[in-house]
Amino acid sequence: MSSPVLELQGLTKSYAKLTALSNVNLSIRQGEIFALLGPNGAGKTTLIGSICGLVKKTSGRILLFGKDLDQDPVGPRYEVGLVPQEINFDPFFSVAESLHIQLGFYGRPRDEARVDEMLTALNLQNKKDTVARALSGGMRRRLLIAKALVHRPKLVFLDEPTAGVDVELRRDLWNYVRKLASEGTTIVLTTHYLEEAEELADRVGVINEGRLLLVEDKATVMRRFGEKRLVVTFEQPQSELPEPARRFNTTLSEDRRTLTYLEREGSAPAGDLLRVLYAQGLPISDVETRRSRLEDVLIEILRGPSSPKAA
Ligand SMILES: Nc1ncnc2c1ncn2[C@@H]1O[C@H](COP(=O)(O)OP(=O)(O)OP(=O)(O)O)[C@@H](O)[C@H]1O
Repeated sequence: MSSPVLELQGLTKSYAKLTALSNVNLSIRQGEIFALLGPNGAGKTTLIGSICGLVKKTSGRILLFGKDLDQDPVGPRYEVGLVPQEINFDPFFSVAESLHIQLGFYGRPRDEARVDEMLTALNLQNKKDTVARALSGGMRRRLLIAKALVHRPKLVFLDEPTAGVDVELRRDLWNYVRKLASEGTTIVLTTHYLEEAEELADRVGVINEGRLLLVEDKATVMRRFGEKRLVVTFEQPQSELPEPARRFNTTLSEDRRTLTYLEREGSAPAGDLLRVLYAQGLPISDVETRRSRLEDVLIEILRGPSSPKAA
């Protein structure tokens, strides 16, 4: 297996009155899309800032492409792109010029073809010569994303990349992120739109109060913490469930017409219960199922003292 693109060992950041990051250990693989999730103030931006050189860590090690940033703080960071939360560019340059300047920052020559490619990818072609200050909020965000990617970074941090953007850009960006990852670029994403993480992420990390609570494949998290809820409505109230149905851990509503079953990891599939009910000839008028979203799962992880420790 190739060495990780990014490795954090005991990363800690303390401010006078608060520890923003506490002993964070994390390994990011090449080509994955990793979503870092957590409530406001959890430490996500601090974590990204420490890696990108915007925040000075208190202790711990950061290895970027196998190189310790304490030994070489500059070289490895040339291969990193950051889409920050806040819009921060020179308002007087045109869109295209901003991208050329960005290339220069990273020691790359002017590259019309690459700039055009980025403008097309982010749907900014017709704003090429517009000065940044004359762009709308959503277009500024597109420019911010183009700037972070124009130098072909191997590792990209997207800190709330779609905050305040329209649905169309969100979809465009998701597609673009998927394409980058399939070409081998590694993506670390923070987002409050859990739908975004659910769509994109291969793995998720959950951080709260500076501590990494969990790091796991998204599919595993959903399986372990997620649940399927089956709600069956009967035509008439049921005085008692038939014996085979009682083997399932169900709840019958007060009016005895609605039966709810939670299918979790290790419990019988909801379909088994349905088969039993049908076989018993119970008069069913409605069946509804609902699967947990990442949002439900995150709430449960943040709530539970029984949350598993970080990987
Ligand atoms: N310069 C600073 N001085 C003191 N405390 C700070 C400083 N910068 C950040 N913090 C604190 O560190 C904690 C982590 O902040 P951080 O911005 O990393 O959170 P976040 O997870 O990115 O939150 P959000 O989702 O709101 O962006 C917060 O409690 C914040 O108030």
